Amino acid sequence: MFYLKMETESRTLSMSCWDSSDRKKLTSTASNETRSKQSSWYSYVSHHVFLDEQSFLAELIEIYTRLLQDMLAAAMDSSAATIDWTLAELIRHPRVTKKLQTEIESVVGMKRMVEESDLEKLEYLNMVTKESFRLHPVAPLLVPHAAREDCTVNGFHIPKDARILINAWAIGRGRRVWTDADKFYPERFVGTDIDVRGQNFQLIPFGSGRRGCPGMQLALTMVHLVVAQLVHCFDWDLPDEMLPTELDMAEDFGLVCPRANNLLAIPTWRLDT
Ligand code: HEM
Repeated sequence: MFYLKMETESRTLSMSCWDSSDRKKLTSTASNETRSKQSSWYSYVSHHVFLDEQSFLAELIEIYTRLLQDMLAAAMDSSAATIDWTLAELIRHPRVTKKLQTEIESVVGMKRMVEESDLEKLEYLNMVTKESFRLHPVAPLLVPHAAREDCTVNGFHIPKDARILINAWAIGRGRRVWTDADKFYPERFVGTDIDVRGQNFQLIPFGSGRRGCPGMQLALTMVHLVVAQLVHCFDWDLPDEMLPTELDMAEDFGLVCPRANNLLAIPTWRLDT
């Protein structure tokens, strides 16, 4: 077993490999003068025999690139698709948009844009995004998991190594759990403490438990802030006199579930400044 240590200082990035038993440094990609301000440890089980330092370093760089690619892919497409779906639902439901604009105006006014510090005061915004996550979880089957040992859940036997897909999309629309399940109705959350953070299994757009989404807090902040700013700064109209009810809501169903077709809408500035 090796450990990878990644260190950053301003724009210098270094990776080093340490032996797991005595944490002895085996090799490093950056010069010794790099003093680390931040560092993190990643365990890495290696089955490779590294013949020379160069091939070892090539392997390290590939792993690091894959880690960064995974983080970027997991972060950007999911948040963008959620914002896209939320805006589409708001355009389809002018009553909800008006109510949300009124809430934001009462907290922020019309002379400045919404800031991160305003978000905790925007309760209806929170309900709107929950409702959007319920109907449009961008990872409809979460990420495939596997059972490490035989177990029984709710009377169902799950054998060791079984591949498990959790259908968050179907759970969010389950008729036994949700009244008028297909309707976009944020008020359903009034007086409930149902949240998207993995504690309430009827709403799990970020998964739950140890392998739940580690970027959830960042994602929630981004989604709330961007949706609030889009709705506060602009009124949104559909092109060609299309009615809100005619807006196409087809899904591109796959491992992620974005809109099948681009959302086309016309913004009109509405702030005083
Ligand atoms: C609206 C935005 C997002 C949604 C809906 C979302 C949803 C999810 C879901 C459902 C999973 C799988 C959880 C499971 O299978 O139990 C996941 C995993 C993951 N997410 Fe997110 N995510 C979002 C944003 C982000 C952001 C902003 C980041 C990083 C900054 C991120 C990083 C990750 C990573 C690294 C994993 C894999 C975790 C693991 O395998 O242990 N996600 N996400």
